[in-house]
Amino acid sequence: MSADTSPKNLDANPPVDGSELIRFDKVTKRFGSNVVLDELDFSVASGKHVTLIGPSGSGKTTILRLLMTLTSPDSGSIKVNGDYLTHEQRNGKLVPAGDKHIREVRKNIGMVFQQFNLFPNMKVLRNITEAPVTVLGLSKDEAEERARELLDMVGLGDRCDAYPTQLSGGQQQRVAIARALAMRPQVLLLDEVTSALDPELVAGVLDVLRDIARTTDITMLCVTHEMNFARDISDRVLMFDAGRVIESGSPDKMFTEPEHERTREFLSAVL
Ligand SMILES: Nc1ncnc2c1ncn2[C@@H]1O[C@H](COP(=O)(O)OP(=O)(O)OP(=O)(O)O)[C@@H](O)[C@H]1O
Repeated sequence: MSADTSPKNLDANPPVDGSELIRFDKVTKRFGSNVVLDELDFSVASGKHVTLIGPSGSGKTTILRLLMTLTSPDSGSIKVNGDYLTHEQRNGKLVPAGDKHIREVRKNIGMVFQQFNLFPNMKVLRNITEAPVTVLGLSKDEAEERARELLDMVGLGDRCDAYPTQLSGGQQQRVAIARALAMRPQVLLLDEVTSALDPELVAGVLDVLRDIARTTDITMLCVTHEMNFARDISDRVLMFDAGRVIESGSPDKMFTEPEHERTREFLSAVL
């Protein structure tokens, strides 16, 4: 990763308290001349459920991809659970993070994508146990026990031996949720997880996520066009426009009395 932030500026925006799990400090991301994130600052406290809303192309998915290190910032810094994702300490100095450091920090993060991304040649159970065995070093038995519990939780306890293509899109997405949770991440990133589903399959997936939000202490950062879902699960909603957070607040405030004109325009178009 090659973030060119000057290390001396990295602590210009110190944590407010020890419970912060994600912190973006002046993160800028460009694609050519397109400035997608413009010195973006925001943070997510541990255990909270935060939803990102905003017009198409405003950079919501880019934020999740930065956290997964699928892309890197041009400048600024990202911290996860107090550790820089973008930088590491070497010989007393902050330098751009190497692969080993990135892998360690990323163990805290699970992501569910729009397109499920299951391994097509592996049965459902193996899809879920693969990373806990190879990355976390769990024994096969431990990983399978945990995978079966998670499959029960997402309502697919009887489909361990199916291949992904034998499942509906909604079922595949529920396996993908179980797979992300199997790594015991502290934060779950959800990127428009129902966008690729037939309408009749959306409710089942959202119900599973509502249960997870209600019954676990996992932190969630969610991009969704499902505003009712956002209203149900979110502690805080962030409205993005032109690469920055232009307004944030509780779902009640954001959906019933937004202050910013752009938020009002956006919500009147989608609600
Ligand atoms: N790999 C890339 N190369 C070039 N441009 C990109 C790339 N990825 C994203 N972009 C551009 O960055 C901008 C933000 O994209 P992003 O997917 O983050 O937006 P979004 O808010 O998630 O949009 P949507 O709600 O439509 O999914 C868009 O203009 C997009 O075209």
